[in-house]
Amino acid sequence: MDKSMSNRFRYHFSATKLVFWTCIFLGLVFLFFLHTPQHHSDPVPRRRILRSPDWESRVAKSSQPRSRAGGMRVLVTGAAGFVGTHVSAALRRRGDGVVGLDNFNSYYDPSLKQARRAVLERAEVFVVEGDVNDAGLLRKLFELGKFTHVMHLAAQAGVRYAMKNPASYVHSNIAGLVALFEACKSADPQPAIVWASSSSVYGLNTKVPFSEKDRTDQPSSLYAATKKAGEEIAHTYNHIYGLSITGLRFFTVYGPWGRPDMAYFFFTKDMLKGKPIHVFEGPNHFTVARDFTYIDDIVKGCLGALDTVEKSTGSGGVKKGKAQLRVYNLGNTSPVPVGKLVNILEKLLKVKAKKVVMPMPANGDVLFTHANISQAQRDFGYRPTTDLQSGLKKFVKWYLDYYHSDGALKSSL
Ligand SMILES: O=C(O)[C@H]1O[C@H](OP(=O)(O)OP(=O)(O)OC[C@H]2O[C@@H](n3ccc(=O)[nH]c3=O)[C@H](O)[C@@H]2O)[C@H](O)[C@@H](O)[C@H]1O
Repeated sequence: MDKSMSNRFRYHFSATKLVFWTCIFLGLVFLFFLHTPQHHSDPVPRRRILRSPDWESRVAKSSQPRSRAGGMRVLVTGAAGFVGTHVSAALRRRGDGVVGLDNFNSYYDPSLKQARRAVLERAEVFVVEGDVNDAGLLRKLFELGKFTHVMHLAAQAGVRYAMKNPASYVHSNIAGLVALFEACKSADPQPAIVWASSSSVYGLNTKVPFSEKDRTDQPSSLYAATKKAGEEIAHTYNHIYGLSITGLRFFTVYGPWGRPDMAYFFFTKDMLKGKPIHVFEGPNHFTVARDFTYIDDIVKGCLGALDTVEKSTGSGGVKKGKAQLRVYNLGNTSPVPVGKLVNILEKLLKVKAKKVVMPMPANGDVLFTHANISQAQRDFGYRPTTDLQSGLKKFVKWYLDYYHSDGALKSSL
């Protein structure tokens, strides 16, 4: 064999070898991906998000307070949610700059969230579609909005659903909270944060009424545990970065534009359809009760908390001094048995409920809640004024208008 032939042979042989090993390698990569478990249980199914080309200028505009003198610039997360919509509109009404953020997930009917968004559009609040876990988006929002305050209401709510989709609670209430605090600590200026904790943190506590000083280390649902974890995480970010953080423990908030997963809402729906409703009772026929709190009272509490925050002390991600850390109950101080809630609905809807009384399933529910609100009263004059009868009357009026006619309430709060 002459030299050139032997070279050609060697070249041909190594090229074959290269092709062979490349095929083996690609085959292994293919097999690896084939056998890697897919995360079918994505806690928040991803949707393609299309933002309008002018979204950045709309953020800048919406974040401007109406009067130049002293208005806040507030980012409201969960703005298309029940409490988020009411709080955003109230802030805008009084002249603050407000930008909303919401991922419009399908935990409950997204069309209700879109309808709330339409109400906010008319109130000149721009709501950006996006997730609090999107660090890049948060960074951009802080750059554009220069927020002085954050009202963090985005969360996975609902006590019982935590048994069906536990990962969604970790995604929103823990990872989402951390992502938000991370963005806030790096923002310049660092905003002050008010966020939604929950009455459920009292868990199996039996000392009533529930005071902020009572133990909160016995959560009875994963939902409660993630809210309690949030309170501890708040402590950490306050301690390390000087973020001013206020947690609000909401007590079973209800009212117009409410959440369809809550009992007062689906009882109304089922009663009107003539369907049975299940009313839980505790062991030995113990009456289950809730400190139902009307949305307008909660909004006043949220604004009171925002108005009394102190500034965060850090900058550039570095703490410059001790910062404010607070937690408050926002309840009604007047628990009502669930059976009484049904009686009120019967009168307002003029239908007899097909009530099925049954033992409370082991689903994370607690037997009763009752708020001591003296701290919120002392620090920002929180004083709820709506009893369950009056609040449900307003809810039923809205419900009938929204679902059973094309009335004007579809477009207003
Ligand atoms: O304060 C909170 O932190 C929480 O409040 C709310 O939770 P809850 O107080 O449990 O409200 P909700 O589900 O309306 O049940 C009301 C009552 O009806 C009873 N209930 C419920 C369902 C049913 O079929 N039958 C029944 O009797 C049930 O046993 C209960 O006694 C929020 O959903 C939650 O996100 C969180 O914010």
